[in-house]
Amino acid sequence: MIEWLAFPLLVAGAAAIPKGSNERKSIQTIFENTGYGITNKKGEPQFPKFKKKYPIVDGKEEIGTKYVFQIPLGLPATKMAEMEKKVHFFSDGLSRPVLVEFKAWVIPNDPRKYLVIKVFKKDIPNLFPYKLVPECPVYPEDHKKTGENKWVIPLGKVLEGMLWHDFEQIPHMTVAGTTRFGKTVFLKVLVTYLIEYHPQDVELYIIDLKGGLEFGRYKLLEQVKGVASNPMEAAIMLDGIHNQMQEKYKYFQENFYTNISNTPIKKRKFIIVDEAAQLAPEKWMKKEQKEMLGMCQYFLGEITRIGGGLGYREVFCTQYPTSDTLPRSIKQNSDGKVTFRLPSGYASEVAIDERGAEELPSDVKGRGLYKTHELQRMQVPLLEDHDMWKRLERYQVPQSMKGAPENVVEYREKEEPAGEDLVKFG
Ligand SMILES: Nc1ncnc2c1ncn2[C@@H]1O[C@H](COP(=O)(O)OP(=O)(O)OP(=O)(O)O)[C@@H](O)[C@H]1O
Repeated sequence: MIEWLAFPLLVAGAAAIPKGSNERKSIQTIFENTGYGITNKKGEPQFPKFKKKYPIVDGKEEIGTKYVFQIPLGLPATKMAEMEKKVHFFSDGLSRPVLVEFKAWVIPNDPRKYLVIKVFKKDIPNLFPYKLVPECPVYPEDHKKTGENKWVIPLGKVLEGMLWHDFEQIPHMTVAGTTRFGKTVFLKVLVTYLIEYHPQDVELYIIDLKGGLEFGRYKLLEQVKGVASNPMEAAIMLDGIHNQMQEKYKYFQENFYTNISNTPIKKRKFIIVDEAAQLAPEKWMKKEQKEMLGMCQYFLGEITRIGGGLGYREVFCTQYPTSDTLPRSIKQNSDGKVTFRLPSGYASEVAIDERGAEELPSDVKGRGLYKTHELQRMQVPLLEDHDMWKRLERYQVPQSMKGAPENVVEYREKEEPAGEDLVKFG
Protein backbone atom coordinates (compact mmCIF):
# COMPACT_ATOMS: atom_id res chain seq x y z
CA MET A 1 0.00 0.00 0.00
CA ILE A 2 1.19 3.50 -0.80
CA GLU A 3 1.01 5.70 2.25
CA TRP A 4 1.89 9.16 3.40
CA LEU A 5 4.95 8.88 5.62
CA ALA A 6 4.34 9.47 9.29
CA PHE A 7 6.82 12.23 9.85
CA PRO A 8 7.09 12.19 13.65
CA LEU A 9 8.50 8.68 13.37
CA LEU A 10 11.03 9.74 10.82
CA VAL A 11 11.97 12.86 12.68
CA ALA A 12 12.97 10.61 15.56
CA GLY A 13 15.53 8.88 13.38
CA ALA A 14 16.35 12.00 11.40
CA ALA A 15 19.66 12.58 9.73
CA ALA A 16 21.17 15.96 10.47
CA ILE A 17 21.62 18.37 7.58
CA PRO A 18 25.25 17.83 6.60
CA LYS A 19 27.45 20.81 7.35
CA GLY A 20 28.50 22.79 4.33
CA SER A 21 25.98 21.03 2.11
CA ASN A 22 24.24 23.05 -0.55
CA GLU A 23 20.66 24.31 -0.27
CA ARG A 24 19.25 21.81 -2.68
CA LYS A 25 20.69 18.86 -0.76
CA SER A 26 19.54 20.40 2.51
CA ILE A 27 15.98 20.62 1.17
CA GLN A 28 16.13 16.97 0.21
CA THR A 29 17.38 16.07 3.68
CA ILE A 30 14.45 18.01 5.14
CA PHE A 31 12.05 16.01 2.92
CA GLU A 32 13.51 12.81 4.38
CA ASN A 33 13.62 14.00 7.97
CA THR A 34 10.05 15.27 7.96
CA GLY A 35 8.55 12.38 6.02
CA TYR A 36 7.66 14.61 3.10
CA GLY A 37 6.90 11.71 0.79
CA ILE A 38 5.22 8.32 0.51
CA THR A 39 6.18 4.66 0.80
CA ASN A 40 5.44 2.56 -2.25
CA LYS A 41 4.08 -0.98 -2.35
CA LYS A 42 7.52 -2.42 -1.78
CA GLY A 43 7.90 -0.31 1.36
CA GLU A 44 10.47 2.01 -0.24
CA PRO A 45 10.29 5.70 0.69
CA GLN A 46 9.78 8.10 -2.24
CA PHE A 47 10.51 11.81 -1.90
CA PRO A 48 10.09 14.79 -4.22
CA LYS A 49 12.71 14.76 -7.00
CA PHE A 50 14.71 17.83 -7.91
CA LYS A 51 13.89 19.13 -11.42
CA LYS A 52 15.29 22.63 -11.85
CA LYS A 53 16.34 25.77 -10.06
CA TYR A 54 15.96 29.42 -11.05
CA PRO A 55 17.20 32.70 -9.59
CA ILE A 56 14.53 34.91 -8.01
CA VAL A 57 14.98 38.47 -9.17
CA ASP A 58 13.50 41.73 -7.87
CA GLY A 59 14.26 44.51 -10.34
CA LYS A 60 17.95 44.01 -11.06
CA GLU A 61 18.78 42.30 -7.77
CA GLU A 62 18.98 38.54 -7.30
CA ILE A 63 17.13 37.97 -4.04
CA GLY A 64 16.98 34.19 -3.80
CA THR A 65 16.65 30.83 -5.53
CA LYS A 66 13.59 28.88 -6.57
CA TYR A 67 13.94 25.06 -6.38
CA VAL A 68 11.42 23.05 -8.37
CA PHE A 69 10.65 19.47 -7.34
CA GLN A 70 8.47 16.82 -8.91
CA ILE A 71 6.35 15.11 -6.26
CA PRO A 72 6.11 11.32 -6.19
CA LEU A 73 2.96 9.95 -7.83
CA GLY A 74 0.32 9.25 -5.22
CA LEU A 75 1.23 12.10 -2.86
CA PRO A 76 -2.21 13.64 -2.25
CA ALA A 77 -2.88 17.33 -2.97
CA THR A 78 -4.34 17.74 0.53
CA LYS A 79 -0.97 16.85 1.99
CA MET A 80 0.69 19.39 -0.29
CA ALA A 81 -1.65 22.10 1.00
CA GLU A 82 -0.77 21.07 4.56
CA MET A 83 2.89 21.22 3.73
CA GLU A 84 2.65 24.72 2.23
CA LYS A 85 1.73 25.81 5.76
CA LYS A 86 4.61 23.94 7.40
CA VAL A 87 7.07 26.29 5.84
CA HIS A 88 9.07 26.51 9.07
CA PHE A 89 10.41 22.98 8.42
CA PHE A 90 12.40 24.57 5.63
CA SER A 91 13.08 28.03 7.01
CA ASP A 92 14.30 26.61 10.33
CA GLY A 93 16.43 23.98 8.62
CA LEU A 94 17.99 26.35 6.09
CA SER A 95 18.11 29.37 8.43
CA ARG A 96 16.66 31.44 5.63
CA PRO A 97 13.23 32.83 4.79
CA VAL A 98 11.34 30.31 2.66
CA LEU A 99 8.06 30.12 0.74
CA VAL A 100 6.54 26.77 -0.23
CA GLU A 101 4.06 26.49 -3.10
CA PHE A 102 2.49 23.72 -5.14
CA LYS A 103 1.55 25.12 -8.51
CA ALA A 104 1.42 24.80 -12.29
CA TRP A 105 3.36 26.65 -15.00
CA VAL A 106 6.50 26.89 -12.91
CA ILE A 107 8.60 25.53 -15.73
CA PRO A 108 8.12 27.36 -19.04
CA ASN A 109 5.60 25.58 -21.32
CA ASP A 110 4.91 22.94 -18.69
CA PRO A 111 1.36 23.02 -17.23
CA ARG A 112 2.07 20.32 -14.64
CA LYS A 113 2.05 21.16 -10.96
CA TYR A 114 5.34 21.14 -9.12
CA LEU A 115 6.46 21.70 -5.58
CA VAL A 116 8.36 24.97 -5.42
CA ILE A 117 10.64 25.86 -2.53
CA LYS A 118 11.71 29.51 -2.70
CA VAL A 119 14.71 30.32 -0.56
CA PHE A 120 15.46 34.01 -0.01
CA LYS A 121 18.75 35.65 0.88
CA LYS A 122 17.15 38.03 3.35
CA ASP A 123 13.93 38.51 5.24
CA ILE A 124 11.53 41.42 4.70
CA PRO A 125 12.86 44.57 6.36
CA ASN A 126 11.60 45.74 9.77
CA LEU A 127 11.34 49.25 8.41
CA PHE A 128 10.28 50.23 4.90
CA PRO A 129 10.17 53.99 4.36
CA TYR A 130 7.40 55.26 2.08
CA LYS A 131 9.87 57.04 -0.15
CA LEU A 132 11.29 53.64 -1.15
CA VAL A 133 7.96 52.47 -2.59
CA PRO A 134 8.76 51.90 -6.27
CA GLU A 135 6.61 53.05 -9.17
CA CYS A 136 3.75 50.61 -9.49
CA PRO A 137 4.22 48.52 -12.63
CA VAL A 138 0.56 48.97 -13.65
CA TYR A 139 0.91 52.74 -13.84
CA PRO A 140 2.55 54.15 -16.93
CA GLU A 141 5.48 56.44 -16.13
CA ASP A 142 3.54 59.58 -16.93
CA HIS A 143 0.51 58.36 -15.01
CA LYS A 144 0.19 61.42 -12.83
CA LYS A 145 -0.20 63.47 -16.01
CA THR A 146 -2.49 61.12 -17.91
CA GLY A 147 -4.65 60.16 -14.93
CA GLU A 148 -4.84 56.54 -16.07
CA ASN A 149 -7.82 54.81 -14.52
CA LYS A 150 -5.97 52.32 -12.33
CA TRP A 151 -6.71 52.06 -8.63
CA VAL A 152 -3.76 50.27 -7.10
CA ILE A 153 -2.13 51.09 -3.75
CA PRO A 154 1.08 49.77 -2.16
CA LEU A 155 0.51 47.35 0.72
CA GLY A 156 4.08 46.67 1.64
CA LYS A 157 7.30 44.84 1.07
CA VAL A 158 7.08 41.04 0.86
CA LEU A 159 9.80 38.46 0.38
CA GLU A 160 9.42 38.57 -3.38
CA GLY A 161 9.35 42.35 -3.75
CA MET A 162 6.42 44.70 -3.57
CA LEU A 163 2.81 43.81 -2.78
CA TRP A 164 -0.05 45.93 -4.22
CA HIS A 165 -3.79 45.99 -3.73
CA ASP A 166 -5.99 46.66 -6.74
CA PHE A 167 -9.30 48.26 -5.74
CA GLU A 168 -10.78 47.61 -9.20
CA GLN A 169 -10.29 43.87 -8.70
CA ILE A 170 -11.08 43.79 -4.97
CA PRO A 171 -13.24 46.81 -4.08
CA HIS A 172 -13.51 46.34 -0.31
CA MET A 173 -11.01 45.70 2.40
CA THR A 174 -11.04 45.00 6.13
CA VAL A 175 -8.12 46.02 8.33
CA ALA A 176 -7.60 44.60 11.82
CA GLY A 177 -4.88 45.07 14.39
CA THR A 178 -4.32 45.76 18.04
CA THR A 179 -3.75 49.39 18.85
CA ARG A 180 -0.26 50.83 18.08
CA PHE A 181 0.72 48.23 15.48
CA GLY A 182 0.21 50.26 12.36
CA LYS A 183 -3.43 50.54 11.24
CA THR A 184 -3.48 54.32 11.18
CA VAL A 185 -0.16 54.56 9.34
CA PHE A 186 -1.51 52.08 6.79
CA LEU A 187 -4.62 54.23 6.28
CA LYS A 188 -2.44 57.29 5.80
CA VAL A 189 -0.42 55.46 3.14
CA LEU A 190 -3.65 54.46 1.41
CA VAL A 191 -5.16 57.96 1.49
CA THR A 192 -1.92 59.70 0.45
CA TYR A 193 -1.28 57.35 -2.44
CA LEU A 194 -4.85 57.58 -3.70
CA ILE A 195 -4.78 61.38 -3.60
CA GLU A 196 -1.33 61.62 -5.21
CA TYR A 197 -2.33 59.35 -8.06
CA HIS A 198 -5.96 60.42 -8.46
CA PRO A 199 -6.23 64.03 -7.30
CA GLN A 200 -9.16 64.66 -9.68
CA ASP A 201 -11.04 61.42 -9.31
CA VAL A 202 -10.84 60.17 -5.75
CA GLU A 203 -13.51 61.13 -3.21
CA LEU A 204 -12.92 60.22 0.40
CA TYR A 205 -15.48 59.85 3.17
CA ILE A 206 -13.78 59.27 6.49
CA ILE A 207 -15.53 57.93 9.56
CA ASP A 208 -13.01 58.53 12.32
CA LEU A 209 -14.49 57.23 15.54
CA LYS A 210 -11.29 57.57 17.53
CA GLY A 211 -12.31 61.09 18.47
CA GLY A 212 -11.74 62.74 15.10
CA LEU A 213 -8.23 63.90 15.98
CA GLU A 214 -6.30 61.62 13.67
CA PHE A 215 -8.12 62.62 10.49
CA GLY A 216 -9.45 66.06 11.43
CA ARG A 217 -6.99 67.92 9.22
CA TYR A 218 -8.03 65.84 6.23
CA LYS A 219 -11.26 67.87 6.11
CA LEU A 220 -9.23 70.56 4.40
CA LEU A 221 -8.23 68.37 1.48
CA GLU A 222 -10.25 68.91 -1.65
CA GLN A 223 -10.63 65.15 -2.15
CA VAL A 224 -12.09 64.61 1.33
CA LYS A 225 -15.82 65.04 1.01
CA GLY A 226 -16.65 64.44 4.64
CA VAL A 227 -15.20 63.46 8.01
CA ALA A 228 -17.59 62.03 10.58
CA SER A 229 -16.21 61.90 14.09
CA ASN A 230 -19.04 60.30 16.06
CA PRO A 231 -21.71 57.66 15.39
CA MET A 232 -24.44 60.25 14.78
CA GLU A 233 -22.39 62.03 12.09
CA ALA A 234 -21.46 58.61 10.68
CA ALA A 235 -25.15 57.66 10.43
CA ILE A 236 -25.98 60.89 8.56
CA MET A 237 -23.00 60.48 6.24
CA LEU A 238 -23.79 56.83 5.52
CA ASP A 239 -27.46 57.62 4.93
CA GLY A 240 -26.36 60.20 2.33
CA ILE A 241 -23.99 57.75 0.69
CA HIS A 242 -26.67 55.07 0.67
CA ASN A 243 -29.05 57.46 -1.11
CA GLN A 244 -26.31 58.32 -3.62
CA MET A 245 -25.76 54.65 -4.22
CA GLN A 246 -29.42 53.98 -4.92
CA GLU A 247 -29.52 56.88 -7.39
CA LYS A 248 -26.40 55.57 -9.02
CA TYR A 249 -27.86 52.10 -9.24
CA LYS A 250 -30.84 53.48 -11.19
CA TYR A 251 -28.48 55.48 -13.41
CA PHE A 252 -26.51 52.32 -14.17
CA GLN A 253 -29.70 50.41 -14.97
CA GLU A 254 -30.90 53.13 -17.32
CA ASN A 255 -27.55 53.16 -19.12
CA PHE A 256 -27.15 49.37 -19.16
CA TYR A 257 -23.92 49.64 -17.21
CA THR A 258 -22.98 46.52 -15.26
CA ASN A 259 -19.72 47.57 -13.64
CA ILE A 260 -18.05 50.94 -13.26
CA SER A 261 -14.78 49.54 -14.65
CA ASN A 262 -16.50 49.26 -18.03
CA THR A 263 -17.96 52.78 -18.05
CA PRO A 264 -16.44 56.18 -18.78
CA ILE A 265 -16.98 57.17 -15.11
CA LYS A 266 -13.63 58.04 -13.60
CA LYS A 267 -14.58 58.88 -10.05
CA ARG A 268 -14.25 56.40 -7.20
CA LYS A 269 -15.60 56.95 -3.70
CA PHE A 270 -13.74 55.53 -0.73
CA ILE A 271 -15.50 55.10 2.61
CA ILE A 272 -12.96 54.60 5.38
CA VAL A 273 -14.09 53.52 8.84
CA ASP A 274 -11.75 53.66 11.83
CA GLU A 275 -12.63 52.39 14.56
CA ALA A 276 -15.54 50.16 13.60
CA ALA A 277 -15.96 48.67 17.10
CA GLN A 278 -17.62 51.99 17.99
CA LEU A 279 -20.44 51.07 15.64
CA ALA A 280 -21.22 47.77 17.37
CA PRO A 281 -24.48 47.98 19.36
CA GLU A 282 -24.11 46.94 23.03
CA LYS A 283 -26.76 45.46 25.36
CA TRP A 284 -26.63 48.40 27.80
CA MET A 285 -27.32 51.04 25.11
CA LYS A 286 -30.65 52.80 24.69
CA LYS A 287 -32.93 51.48 21.96
CA GLU A 288 -32.48 54.55 19.73
CA GLN A 289 -28.69 54.35 19.99
CA LYS A 290 -28.73 50.66 19.15
CA GLU A 291 -30.95 51.37 16.16
CA MET A 292 -28.67 54.12 14.92
CA LEU A 293 -25.58 51.88 15.15
CA GLY A 294 -27.46 49.01 13.57
CA MET A 295 -28.36 51.35 10.71
CA CYS A 296 -24.67 52.31 10.24
CA GLN A 297 -23.70 48.65 10.09
CA TYR A 298 -26.53 48.00 7.63
CA PHE A 299 -25.39 50.83 5.32
CA LEU A 300 -21.78 49.67 5.50
CA GLY A 301 -22.92 46.14 4.65
CA GLU A 302 -24.92 47.49 1.69
CA ILE A 303 -21.91 49.40 0.38
CA THR A 304 -19.90 46.18 0.29
CA ARG A 305 -22.84 44.22 -1.14
CA ILE A 306 -23.80 46.44 -4.06
CA GLY A 307 -21.37 49.38 -4.02
CA GLY A 308 -18.35 47.70 -5.63
CA GLY A 309 -19.74 47.67 -9.17
CA LEU A 310 -20.99 51.25 -8.73
CA GLY A 311 -17.58 52.65 -7.78
CA TYR A 312 -17.78 52.60 -3.98
CA ARG A 313 -14.82 51.18 -2.08
CA GLU A 314 -15.00 50.42 1.64
CA VAL A 315 -12.05 50.14 4.01
CA PHE A 316 -13.32 48.89 7.36
CA CYS A 317 -10.88 48.94 10.29
CA THR A 318 -11.13 47.52 13.76
CA GLN A 319 -8.88 46.82 16.73
CA TYR A 320 -11.16 44.10 18.06
CA PRO A 321 -12.24 41.72 15.33
CA THR A 322 -15.24 39.81 16.69
CA SER A 323 -18.50 38.78 15.07
CA ASP A 324 -20.09 41.98 16.52
CA THR A 325 -17.45 44.49 15.41
CA LEU A 326 -16.81 42.88 12.03
CA PRO A 327 -20.30 41.95 10.80
CA ARG A 328 -20.52 38.96 8.52
CA SER A 329 -22.19 41.00 5.74
CA ILE A 330 -19.10 43.25 5.54
CA LYS A 331 -16.51 40.54 5.97
CA GLN A 332 -18.02 38.25 3.33
CA ASN A 333 -17.94 40.97 0.69
CA SER A 334 -14.46 42.25 1.53
CA ASP A 335 -12.05 40.01 -0.29
CA GLY A 336 -8.90 41.86 0.72
CA LYS A 337 -8.12 41.39 4.40
CA VAL A 338 -5.22 43.13 6.09
CA THR A 339 -4.25 42.41 9.65
CA PHE A 340 -1.56 43.58 11.99
CA ARG A 341 -0.70 41.81 15.24
CA LEU A 342 -3.75 40.54 17.14
CA PRO A 343 -4.01 39.25 20.71
CA SER A 344 -5.31 35.76 19.93
CA GLY A 345 -5.67 33.07 17.31
CA TYR A 346 -9.45 33.53 17.61
CA ALA A 347 -9.19 37.22 16.65
CA SER A 348 -6.96 36.23 13.73
CA GLU A 349 -9.55 33.70 12.57
CA VAL A 350 -12.22 36.40 12.61
CA ALA A 351 -9.98 38.86 10.76
CA ILE A 352 -8.43 36.64 8.08
CA ASP A 353 -10.15 33.26 8.49
CA GLU A 354 -7.00 31.64 9.79
CA ARG A 355 -4.52 31.88 12.61
CA GLY A 356 -1.26 33.74 12.24
CA ALA A 357 -1.80 37.37 13.24
CA GLU A 358 -1.24 36.42 16.89
CA GLU A 359 2.24 35.22 15.96
CA LEU A 360 3.37 38.39 14.22
CA PRO A 361 6.37 39.88 16.05
CA SER A 362 5.45 42.14 18.96
CA ASP A 363 8.47 44.39 18.37
CA VAL A 364 7.95 45.18 14.68
CA LYS A 365 5.38 47.88 13.95
CA GLY A 366 3.80 47.83 10.54
CA ARG A 367 4.33 44.07 10.11
CA GLY A 368 1.12 42.61 8.73
CA LEU A 369 -0.61 39.84 6.83
CA TYR A 370 -2.63 40.28 3.66
CA LYS A 371 -5.19 37.63 2.84
CA THR A 372 -6.95 37.15 -0.46
CA HIS A 373 -7.02 33.63 -1.88
CA GLU A 374 -3.50 33.36 -0.45
CA LEU A 375 -1.70 34.73 2.58
CA GLN A 376 1.25 37.12 2.37
CA ARG A 377 3.46 38.50 5.13
CA MET A 378 4.41 42.12 4.55
CA GLN A 379 6.04 45.21 5.99
CA VAL A 380 3.83 48.24 5.41
CA PRO A 381 5.61 51.46 4.34
CA LEU A 382 6.21 53.96 7.11
CA LEU A 383 4.82 57.35 6.14
CA GLU A 384 5.57 59.99 8.74
CA ASP A 385 3.07 62.83 9.22
CA HIS A 386 5.45 65.59 8.09
CA ASP A 387 6.24 63.72 4.86
CA MET A 388 2.56 63.03 4.26
CA TRP A 389 1.60 66.69 4.69
CA LYS A 390 4.45 67.78 2.43
CA ARG A 391 2.87 65.62 -0.25
CA LEU A 392 -0.73 66.60 0.48
CA GLU A 393 -0.56 70.25 1.41
CA ARG A 394 -0.99 71.37 -2.19
CA TYR A 395 -4.49 69.85 -2.08
CA GLN A 396 -5.53 71.80 0.99
CA VAL A 397 -8.25 74.35 0.35
CA PRO A 398 -9.71 76.82 2.83
CA GLN A 399 -12.73 75.35 4.61
CA SER A 400 -14.89 78.24 3.37
CA MET A 401 -14.21 77.27 -0.26
CA LYS A 402 -15.26 73.68 0.37
CA GLY A 403 -18.67 74.60 1.72
CA ALA A 404 -19.31 72.78 4.96
CA PRO A 405 -18.12 69.33 4.07
CA GLU A 406 -19.06 67.68 7.32
CA ASN A 407 -21.71 65.37 6.04
CA VAL A 408 -23.22 64.21 2.83
CA VAL A 409 -26.89 65.07 3.00
CA GLU A 410 -28.05 65.30 -0.54
CA TYR A 411 -27.16 63.68 -3.79
CA ARG A 412 -28.03 64.48 -7.38
CA GLU A 413 -26.89 62.59 -10.42
CA LYS A 414 -26.17 64.81 -13.36
CA GLU A 415 -26.41 63.01 -16.61
CA GLU A 416 -23.23 63.90 -18.34
CA PRO A 417 -21.65 61.81 -21.06
CA ALA A 418 -18.75 61.11 -18.72
CA GLY A 419 -21.24 59.97 -16.09
CA GLU A 420 -19.72 62.21 -13.44
CA ASP A 421 -21.88 62.85 -10.43
CA LEU A 422 -22.49 65.72 -8.11
CA VAL A 423 -22.57 65.56 -4.38
CA LYS A 424 -24.06 68.47 -2.56
CA PHE A 425 -23.24 69.23 1.04
CA GLY A 426 -25.53 70.96 3.42
N1 LIG B 1 4.59 50.65 8.78
C1 LIG B 1 5.25 51.06 9.87
N2 LIG B 1 6.59 51.00 9.90
C2 LIG B 1 7.26 51.38 11.01
N3 LIG B 1 6.68 51.87 12.13
C3 LIG B 1 5.36 51.95 12.15
C4 LIG B 1 4.57 51.55 11.02
N4 LIG B 1 3.29 51.73 11.33
C5 LIG B 1 3.25 52.23 12.58
N5 LIG B 1 4.50 52.36 13.07
C6 LIG B 1 4.86 52.92 14.39
O1 LIG B 1 3.88 52.53 15.33
C7 LIG B 1 3.20 53.67 15.85
C8 LIG B 1 1.72 53.35 15.99
O2 LIG B 1 1.17 53.18 14.73
P1 LIG B 1 -0.35 53.53 14.39
O3 LIG B 1 -0.70 54.84 14.93
O4 LIG B 1 -0.53 53.30 12.94
O5 LIG B 1 -1.07 52.40 15.23
P2 LIG B 1 -2.59 52.02 15.28
O6 LIG B 1 -2.63 50.54 15.17
O7 LIG B 1 -3.40 52.78 14.34
O8 LIG B 1 -2.92 52.43 16.73
P3 LIG B 1 -4.23 53.13 17.27
O9 LIG B 1 -5.31 52.15 17.01
O10 LIG B 1 -3.90 53.35 18.72
O11 LIG B 1 -4.36 54.43 16.51
C9 LIG B 1 3.50 54.80 14.86
O12 LIG B 1 3.52 56.04 15.49
C10 LIG B 1 4.87 54.43 14.32
O13 LIG B 1 5.88 54.90 15.18
